Amino acid sequence: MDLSDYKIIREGDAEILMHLKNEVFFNKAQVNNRDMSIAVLRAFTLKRKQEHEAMLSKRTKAAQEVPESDLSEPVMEDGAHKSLAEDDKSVRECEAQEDTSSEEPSNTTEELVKTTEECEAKGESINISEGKVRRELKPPRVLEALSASGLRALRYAREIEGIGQVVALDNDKASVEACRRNIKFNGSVACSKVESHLADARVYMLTHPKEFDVVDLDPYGSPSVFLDSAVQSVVDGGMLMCTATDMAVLCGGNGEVCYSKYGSYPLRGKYCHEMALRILLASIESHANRYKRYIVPVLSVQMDFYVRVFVRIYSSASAMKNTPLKLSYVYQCTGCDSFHLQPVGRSISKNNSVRYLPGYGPAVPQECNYCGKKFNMGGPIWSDPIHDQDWVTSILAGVKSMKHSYPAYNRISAVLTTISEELPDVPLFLSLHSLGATLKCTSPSAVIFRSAVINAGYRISGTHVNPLGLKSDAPMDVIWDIMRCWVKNHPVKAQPADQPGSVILAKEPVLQANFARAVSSLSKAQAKKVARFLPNPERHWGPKVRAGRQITSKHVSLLGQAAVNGVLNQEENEESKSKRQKTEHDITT
Ligand SMILES: C[S@@+](CC[C@H](N)C(=O)[O-])C[C@H]1O[C@@H](n2cnc3c(N)ncnc32)[C@H](O)[C@@H]1O
Ligand SMILES: [Zn+2]
Repeated sequence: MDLSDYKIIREGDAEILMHLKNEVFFNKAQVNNRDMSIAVLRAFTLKRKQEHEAMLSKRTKAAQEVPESDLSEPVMEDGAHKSLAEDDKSVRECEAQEDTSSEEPSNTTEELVKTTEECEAKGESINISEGKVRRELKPPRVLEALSASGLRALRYAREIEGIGQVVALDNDKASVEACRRNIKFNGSVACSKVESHLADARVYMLTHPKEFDVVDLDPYGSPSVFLDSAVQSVVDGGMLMCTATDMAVLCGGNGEVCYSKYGSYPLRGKYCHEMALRILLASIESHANRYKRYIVPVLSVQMDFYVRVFVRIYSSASAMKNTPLKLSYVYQCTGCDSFHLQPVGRSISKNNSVRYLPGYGPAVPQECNYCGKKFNMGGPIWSDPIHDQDWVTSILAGVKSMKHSYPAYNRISAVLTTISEELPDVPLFLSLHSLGATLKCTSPSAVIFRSAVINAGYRISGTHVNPLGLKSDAPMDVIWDIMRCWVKNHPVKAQPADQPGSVILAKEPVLQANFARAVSSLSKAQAKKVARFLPNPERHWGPKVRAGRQITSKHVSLLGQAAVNGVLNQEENEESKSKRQKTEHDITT
């Protein structure tokens, strides 16, 4: 190996050797993605420990209160997600044997061997001393299913305290060779924790069911072909982290392609990036449901040129029945962009029993109440919260406390700050620009508009996916009345009577909007002038093509012109040296 053929790339605590011919995928811009994932993983390892300790103390209490024979059933409050592997029979057997209130060393050798094997299979080791059994949580095992150079796996191993084994897969020989070289290059911690395999990630995940505490999917383009096996490879209470860079597909550029990959129709609204997150979540949930599993989103981020979701996965045939309640179709008016959600399902509770029924519909008439135009119907999307705000708070606090260990600190702390202020229970958002464009008026400033919504008794917040987006629980009736009142003070030029804006303005407002500045019209971060949105650090901060491949018109149509501009421009410089060959290739990151 001739070191002069390589360049050393450092990110966080890891260094990789990049061959000058760049045969293996590496994209510097994904540092935000890797930093965010490290922040979530740090929070996950802490949370996992806390949950385990809480479970042990609950079990100990229960053991003191009830006879040992009753311990074979889990003690669980209704509706609570069972913590790691808590509902697993073999673990309950371990726990029953762990009875700390019993002074009798009751385990036979044969029983202990069986218990050890069962607990180990669930990520727990048991410590046997003086005949007593004490379960200990094993460090979390991570699967980086699509690892390329191994940079991400190496960073996880080197930077996350308490992390266990990290398995890095790739189906490309050159990538696996590079990964193995990089493991050695990163020293003893990396060598003891990271292992690299040449494998098709789908086969590997299918043959390792419920084995990994964390599964990370970071594919070229769409993760759709990996989802079915990934949801099966995560332990109960474990986490799936998943990137999708096929934004043109998820945002409605090719609705039918999105439907074939994810099972949902996208809409081309201003909220399309949030819709992309919600389509991805709905798709993961659908794959999980096939195996009596369901997801709980922890954090869902749209950054740079991709979306990335962090969800926990649990097994429960009964909790899974709630899935249709967490999904909705979206009706978006073709004239005025008003949108309405229609849940896929509903439930009714009677005498301690719950019945599940189809959602009531249609949620909208044939023609829009405001402008008279027809609706497009998109979805189904995930319409439950896309983040857990307690997690977001602790991830952000963790990031701030280790500022210097995140190369992308400014960016990820800004994104997390904005997410921490999002209304958690309001799917999608309005755009002031699009309201103004419909009415052909100058838009009110965000502060004035936010004040009018707050003064009308509703909540409003920003969104991390769009600096001009506003989330509100105010119905569209109220939103249009506020805009009608605004136009009374800021008149517009006469427009043809059949234009959506003219139809909306022809009606008198029912609500008299109050534009007086409301105290909470600025978010806390805005008031404190904390950065919420940052520009890209350099030009060409975008997706990259598959290692060794060239950009084609197919990439442009799937990723969008803007998304591939950086790569095209770079290539065009090289083109002056040698004519670029045009070949058809797969869609890439
Ligand atoms: C975008 S790159 C991964 C980048 C990496 N996670 C990082 O942070 O730098 C995607 C990788 O997935 C690999 N890949 C594609 N299909 C695969 C499959 N079916 N099984 C395993 N690896 C696969 C490719 O060879 C490529 O190296
Ligand atoms: Zn309309």
